[in-house]
Amino acid sequence: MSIPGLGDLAPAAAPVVTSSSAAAPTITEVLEPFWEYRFEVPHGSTLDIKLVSGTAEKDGTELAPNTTYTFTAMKSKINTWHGCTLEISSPSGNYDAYTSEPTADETPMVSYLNLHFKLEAFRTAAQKAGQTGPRVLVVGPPNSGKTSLVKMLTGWATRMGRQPLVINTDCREGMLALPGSLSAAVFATIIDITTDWGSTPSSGPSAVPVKLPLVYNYGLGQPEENMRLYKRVLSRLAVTATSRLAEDPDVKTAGLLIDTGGVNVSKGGYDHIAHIVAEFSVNIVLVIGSERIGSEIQKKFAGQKTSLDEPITVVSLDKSGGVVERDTGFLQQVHEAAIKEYFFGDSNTTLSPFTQQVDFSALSIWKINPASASATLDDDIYSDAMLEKIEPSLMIQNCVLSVNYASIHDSADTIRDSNVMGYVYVAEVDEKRRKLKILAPVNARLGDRPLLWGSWPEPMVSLLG
Ligand SMILES: Nc1ncnc2c1ncn2[C@@H]1O[C@H](COP(=O)(O)OP(=O)(O)OP(=O)(O)O)[C@@H](O)[C@H]1O
Repeated sequence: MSIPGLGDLAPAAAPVVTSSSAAAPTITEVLEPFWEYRFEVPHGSTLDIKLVSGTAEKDGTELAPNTTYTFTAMKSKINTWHGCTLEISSPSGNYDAYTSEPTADETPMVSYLNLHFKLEAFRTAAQKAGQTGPRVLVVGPPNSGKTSLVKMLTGWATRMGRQPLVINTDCREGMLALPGSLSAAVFATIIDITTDWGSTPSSGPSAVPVKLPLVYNYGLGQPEENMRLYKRVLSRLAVTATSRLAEDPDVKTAGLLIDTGGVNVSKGGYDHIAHIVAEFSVNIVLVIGSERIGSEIQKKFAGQKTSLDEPITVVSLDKSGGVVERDTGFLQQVHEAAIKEYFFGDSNTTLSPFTQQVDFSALSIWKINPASASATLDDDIYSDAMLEKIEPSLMIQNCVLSVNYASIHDSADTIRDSNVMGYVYVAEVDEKRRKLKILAPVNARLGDRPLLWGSWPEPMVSLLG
């Protein structure tokens, strides 16, 4: 292969099998500068990757040398700027099925890195002028690499000593929280690369500093299911994020990095993007992987200014050829694993959740409702029906409920606007005896706090089974 001006690139080095044991051979992959190594590990299997020489990173976070990272239920990549050697093994012996040849094809990493340096220049200028750093929103179609880009920009920023405030507005996925939530967290330290964003904060010790997110439970799988509620929750998140920017000069300089779910072009997707832009005073919109969405967004924001009177810049970026689709089954397994990990810990930490039997009457449970088909955004009745107090029933068995920072005596409005303290899991509902078996990460009284139940994440088969 030859690139004009760069001469011949070395052919891909054949993997060397160094067989540490018959069941788990270790394979050595040599990556040239700018190459990436893509892998897909299914649920229930593991893949061990160790950096033995050179430098490498996963989504912007550097791999420590000679440290074995174990990945499970993950589709991702390791990339290198200067070249590296990786040692890879899979205890299940399925190495070939999980990984592909390292490649330099269709990777827009250099343009992503240039973008990072541009953002750094804005941050330095903001620091000098005592102004707010860039507020960056990443949009694009589903599975275009939005979250990966936000992670990379976060990882690179923290490596330069910055403390960006990262916001997740994708209710299907959770960031440092369970799916169904919208959350925000300041990233000042590295991300645990064996997980998506790092573990959800629970009571266990952790080698990587735990980030404490601010979490709101939207409780539905799509913004369109109840756009008015979605916008309301988002506005609450924006108020808190904006005050965090105002309070902390380091966060203010680093600015915001905002992830979104895939734009649903047919269902008012642009409308909710415009809402995010307005609420967070976004001044840079990155559109990844779609010319059509790029030009629509260009048109939408042409000539518009933020609340700080800056122009809104729209930048189109290529999608990486490595981005893979995660089907519903895979995502459901990832969600279930996140929920299990929240209560029971991961392979490094074992947590012991508390089980308690409670009477139906001892709990205050509120159902997060999707919008009724006839409701319109201006409908007053619509607003009251967003949250509805319910009697426990078999419907909530095997579901996760959020415990919110509010009192059971508060109004539905106040409860809806409150943020999440933690989660509990309903292991059993006995309708005859009117009793519930509840699993909680700590031994706390649940009767004083409202519990919110939505349709997302979906009920699990059984956490205790
Ligand atoms: N270059 C790459 N090589 C291999 N896998 C990749 C690469 N880039 C991204 N991925 C993986 O592809 C999957 C989809 O990427 P990502 O989550 O970033 O997309 P998204 O646009 O945020 O998706 P969604 O629309 O679900 O929010 C993820 O599992 C991610 O780790």
